[in-house]
Amino acid sequence: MHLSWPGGLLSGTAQLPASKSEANRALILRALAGGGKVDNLSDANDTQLMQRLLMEVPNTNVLDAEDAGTVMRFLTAYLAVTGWKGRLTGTARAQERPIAVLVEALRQAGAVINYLANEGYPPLEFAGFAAADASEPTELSVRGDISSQYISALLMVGPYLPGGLRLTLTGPIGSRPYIEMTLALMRQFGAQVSAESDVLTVPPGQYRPTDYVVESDWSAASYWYSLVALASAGSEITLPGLRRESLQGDQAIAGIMTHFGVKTTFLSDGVHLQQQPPAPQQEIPTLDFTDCPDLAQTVAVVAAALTRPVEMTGLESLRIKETDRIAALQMELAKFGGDLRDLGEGRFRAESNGFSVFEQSVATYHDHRMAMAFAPLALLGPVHIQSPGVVRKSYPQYWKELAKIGFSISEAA
Ligand SMILES: O=C(O)C1=C[C@@H](OP(=O)(O)O)[C@@H](O)[C@H](O)C1
Ligand SMILES: C=C(OP(=O)(O)O)C(=O)O
Repeated sequence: MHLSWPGGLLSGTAQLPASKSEANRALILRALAGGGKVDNLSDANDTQLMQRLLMEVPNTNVLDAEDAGTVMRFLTAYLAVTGWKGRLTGTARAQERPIAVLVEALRQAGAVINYLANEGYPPLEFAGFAAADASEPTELSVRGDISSQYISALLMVGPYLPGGLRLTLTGPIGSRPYIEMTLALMRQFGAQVSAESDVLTVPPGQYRPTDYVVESDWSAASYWYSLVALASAGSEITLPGLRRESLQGDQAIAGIMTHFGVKTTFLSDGVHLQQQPPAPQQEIPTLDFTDCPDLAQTVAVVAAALTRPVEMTGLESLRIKETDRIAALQMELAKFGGDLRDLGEGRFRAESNGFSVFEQSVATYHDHRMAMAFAPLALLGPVHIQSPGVVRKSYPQYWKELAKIGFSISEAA
């Protein structure tokens, strides 16, 4: 896909998809509750897929979670405790994304789950659930440094485990706001979860059918922040559907983007972004992405493009997402004169020495966020985005929204 910008101020309103993280939790909780209405579901594949697979569960013994991490992990816990029998698989990449921590915990709780290919990775075979003594809570302990999705998955099925769940989180915890989001939704669906430092207790019980309205997606909003950061002074964008009181940790983008001159104003429904050229950079800030890993690509690209370097920490989980995002960023930034330099000990510096955009072709590695994070560079010069269809995972309307705001988009190679 060829993308270019005719010049001038960026201005207008852009529609965001709804959050797939909120939606996929609400869909699991609704399935367990046996009722309730989830409103504002997006047309993104991760959400549509979760909805479809949950409907198929009673009538099939083969499910394909494709490349959706939340679907693979949340469904694994759901299928285990509901005693489903069958196989859960995913794309080639999904079969490289680890799931052992979750499977091991579910086995301890009584689930019979086997690995069908490589030990520790999907595809999985589910062969029933052997309920243990329900007089005591199921005690599990999981590490929190690989994926928070394991923890969210276990918490959501907690009320349905024999005696409920007492879950101890060990070691450093990544993506913590996603765990908080899980707890908040569980409470809305009637669970009495308690948290005492890193021990989470979920009493046995049933969720109650609840109506839930999904907020727009802050991770998707981050690409509009990039666009405003890279646009000429005075540019502005309105994004309806975002709330100040958000459950999404990726709201952190509002603070991060002040480094790049984007001012956020909260409206009664949504946000207004304005470009205000920042003062010259005095020192290199360090930004920690432990809580918001999905923002890392957005920020690395903007920092390199504006030659306003940032040091980035908390990127460990990027290597096991839709692709190895560190390697992918390094390869693609290099095409423009940028880098994500490995400084050792978990520190990286997003930087450039003369960033230039002219007809480079960006590879996207089956990763929606590679496509969405690099596309805003079209404000600086024409670019090609390879396999633009990858955005269907979380933001299928992205290209249409860019066209609406004035980008020229053609399918030409
Ligand atoms: O729980 C969730 O909805 C998510 C958690 C995060 O994953 P990790 O916990 O694996 O970092 C995030 O990257 C993913 O896009 C969505
Ligand atoms: C990591 C992501 O997704 P998931 O883990 O749900 O596949 C993402 O959307 O950036």
